[in-house]
Amino acid sequence: MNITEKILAKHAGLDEVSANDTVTAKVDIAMSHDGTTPPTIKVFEKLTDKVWDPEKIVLVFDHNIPANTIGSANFQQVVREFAKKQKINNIYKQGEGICHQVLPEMGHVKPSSLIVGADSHTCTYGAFGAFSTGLGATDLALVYAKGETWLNVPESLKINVNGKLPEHTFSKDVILNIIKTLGSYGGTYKSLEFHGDTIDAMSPDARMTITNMVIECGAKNGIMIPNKQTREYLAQRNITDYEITTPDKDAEYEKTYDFNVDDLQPQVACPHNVDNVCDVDKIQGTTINQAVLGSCTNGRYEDLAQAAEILKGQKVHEDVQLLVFPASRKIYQDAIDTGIIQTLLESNTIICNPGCGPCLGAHMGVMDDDMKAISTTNRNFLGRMGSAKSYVYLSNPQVVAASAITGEITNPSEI
Ligand SMILES: CC(C)[C@H](C(=O)O)[C@@H](O)C(=O)O
Ligand code: SF4
Repeated sequence: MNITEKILAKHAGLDEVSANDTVTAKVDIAMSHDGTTPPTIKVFEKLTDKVWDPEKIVLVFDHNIPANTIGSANFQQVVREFAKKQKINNIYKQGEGICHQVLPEMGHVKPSSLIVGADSHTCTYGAFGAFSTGLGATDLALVYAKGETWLNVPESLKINVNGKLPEHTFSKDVILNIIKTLGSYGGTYKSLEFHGDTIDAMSPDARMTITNMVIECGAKNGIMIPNKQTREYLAQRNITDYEITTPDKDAEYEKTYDFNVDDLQPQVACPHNVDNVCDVDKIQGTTINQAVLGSCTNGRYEDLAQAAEILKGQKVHEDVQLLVFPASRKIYQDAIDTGIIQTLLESNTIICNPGCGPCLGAHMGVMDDDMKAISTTNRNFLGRMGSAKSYVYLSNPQVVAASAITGEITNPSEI
């Protein structure tokens, strides 16, 4: 069995499973946020009046925090009342950050565990060797009631990534290049199992950027064997009691892909699809008027540090607004402590509170017709950040920082 098959077999109480089997699996952690908890509650209340285990449910306010409409304020009230009634103590409702950052940061993510969440980027926790995937609110309601869910065991693709990333090129470029190769639908309902020395050398921050985006080629989950840095991250959160799942020598994969990153250039996903990817030099010179640094993809400490390296002593172009929203309060605090926030402020950056911010076009940076953004987020779909006549280009934190300075898409090596 490969890693995903082993974890699913264990949670289904079976000795062995193979791709395309349907199993009922026990869930270790279930998550929903301010946008998806209210519809989950609606279905849940038709089923039962008591959650299966309040300690295993995590609720996060991140999509519209602070509330931007009366409707989202109402949603948050509904979630607060539900948490009180169900005695759910793991509720992060005061701007702690984006769910996919808060869960690992607060110690809810363990290797080899099974995590589901009513958000498509729940796949992020695969960076820690967990099987994690997004569910719709209806399926999640059943998990809240019973603590289990059904899953088809996905086919697995083995993704080997080897080589040393050149300067100004990061894990975001690795995953954009993988999505370019597989295509937006190329991973549909598959498990992406990552191996190789590039992945082994990556920090948890960098690894999370990769597993976060596997859904952008349709994958069910992405998974990595926890490396030394990841195990240290877990130990800092007192997580030491876990198993590490590795694949059998004769594990089955539908296909194997080999990537070498020695010559990889910063990548840009052009409107309006995440697989519409080219080297930054090909699109260099495109005028932008918004730059976004943040999200569950690239709003982590390392991302802010990489951007600050480029922005130090520079000013954001007068026709651009650079919006920075750290992925969590802890990251925000760390970036204050090390002077990164000061550097960003001196460059005329707008620092927003931790949360999803403009990533999905709900608030704090909604775009009008013809506006163009370069962003570290994960989706550039038509209308994603506002008007259906606006444009979103996705890239790494240094391309975003460099472009914010020049007002056009720029290779950071030119700053
Ligand atoms: C609002 C939520 C359901 C959605 C998701 O599931 O991904 C959002 O987080 C997104 O990034 O589009
Ligand atoms: S930061 Fe963006 S992609 Fe991530 S959960 Fe929030 S809205 Fe979704």
